Amino acid sequence: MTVTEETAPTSHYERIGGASSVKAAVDVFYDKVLADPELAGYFTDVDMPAQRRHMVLMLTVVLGGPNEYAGRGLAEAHQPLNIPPAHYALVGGHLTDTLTELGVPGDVIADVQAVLAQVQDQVVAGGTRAGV
Ligand code: HEM
Repeated sequence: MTVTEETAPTSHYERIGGASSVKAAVDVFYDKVLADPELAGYFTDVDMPAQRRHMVLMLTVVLGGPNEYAGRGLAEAHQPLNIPPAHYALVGGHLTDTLTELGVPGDVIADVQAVLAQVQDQVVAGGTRAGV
């Protein structure tokens, strides 16, 4: 172990229980997304096991865990999908609901929400914040 690892503050990722907790959260999250009639259509032709893996790696980075994400950038993956702000808000709501249900501390959820706000322009069509 390096000095940095010994002295660094505990990350959100560690606090919520590491890889197995993030994986459990992503499973619950995509179950909610796929059960939402407004959103399910986006994922009809998507390889969901791969999608869940990518989201686990990305959420790990957001929570301050190890960065092993090697997928496409958010804009590259989402701009072709023409996602309106309302659908972005629905997805964000499902993620927040998931973390709340799993007992994730409020300050961690607040930081995740801050990241959601920061990356919205990359995901939503045309990068507009209109309607939010
Ligand atoms: C902050 C919010 C979001 C994050 C962090 C996120 C994350 C990701 C990641 C990591 C991928 C995989 C990229 C790859 O395969 O290289 C992906 C793909 C995808 N996302 Fe999102 N996403 C978000 C919001 C949304 C929203 C709002 C929708 C739809 C309403 C959506 C629909 C999709 C779809 C359909 C794919 C698969 C695209 C394809 O395979 O061509 N995502 N997302």
